[in-house]
Amino acid sequence: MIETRELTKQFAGTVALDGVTLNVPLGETVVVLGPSGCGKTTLLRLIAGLEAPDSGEIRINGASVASSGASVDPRARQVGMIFQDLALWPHMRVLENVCFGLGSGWRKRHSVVAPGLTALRWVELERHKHRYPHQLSGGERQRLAIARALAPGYPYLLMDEPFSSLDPLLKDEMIGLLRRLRETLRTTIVYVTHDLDEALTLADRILMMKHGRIVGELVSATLAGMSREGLLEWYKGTLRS
Ligand SMILES: Nc1ncnc2c1ncn2[C@@H]1O[C@H](COP(=O)(O)OP(=O)(O)OP(=O)(O)O)[C@@H](O)[C@H]1O
Repeated sequence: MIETRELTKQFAGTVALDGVTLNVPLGETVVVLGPSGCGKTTLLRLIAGLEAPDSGEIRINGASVASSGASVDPRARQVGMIFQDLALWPHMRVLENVCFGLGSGWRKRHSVVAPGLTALRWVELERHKHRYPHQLSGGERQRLAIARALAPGYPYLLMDEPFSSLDPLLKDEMIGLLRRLRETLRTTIVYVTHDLDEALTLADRILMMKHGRIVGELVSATLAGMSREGLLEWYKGTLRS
């Protein structure tokens, strides 16, 4: 479970988070919506350990990973991340990209290469394992980023508009892949997007952020059967209130 309690974060006087309390139970996919600048990316970066909160606490699997003055290293948080720019290593081949975070001396160690190959198989990229990222299509690079995030077998995945630059067909394919992997691996996901269709397709629960706060929530019972138009109306109404 991911829990945050009253998280706050400012950047040079700009309030990015203003008391965010959030619980994401194991296996749940929470989609975070909200206008540009409302703090969505900051929330993910704090959970991942890429930024420290000014105040508040983050607990992962029941253990405190960030609180006043104390912070657990990102690699120890058991959290995979996929951001919009993917952040693949251009000088590393596909298999190296996937294995890099799994341990040192990866070339020799079966214990590192095996999970890397498994992750590439999940996203159907094993046959391209010796290519460099620039030798892959856009969709293949997205799949590589997913494989890299999943390879360590972490139970948590943070995704920040991961498919926003893809054409509709590829996006559809990627969302289908993510849903299948989520079923197989029981991954807990926090997913940031501006795309309402994506939100409806993926979310067990939707949260709405505004000015650094969570201001609205749609639970699964309400989401079941909700149309895009219905979600848009809720989005507009929540923003106005
Ligand atoms: N490193 C930083 N330095 C200064 N200000 C920052 C920094 N990171 C974020 N901010 C500010 O904090 C606020 C929240 O930014 P954040 O990126 O979390 O928003 P967002 O909801 O993810 O936006 P978008 O939907 O456009 O990606 C914004 O006002 C942004 O300008």
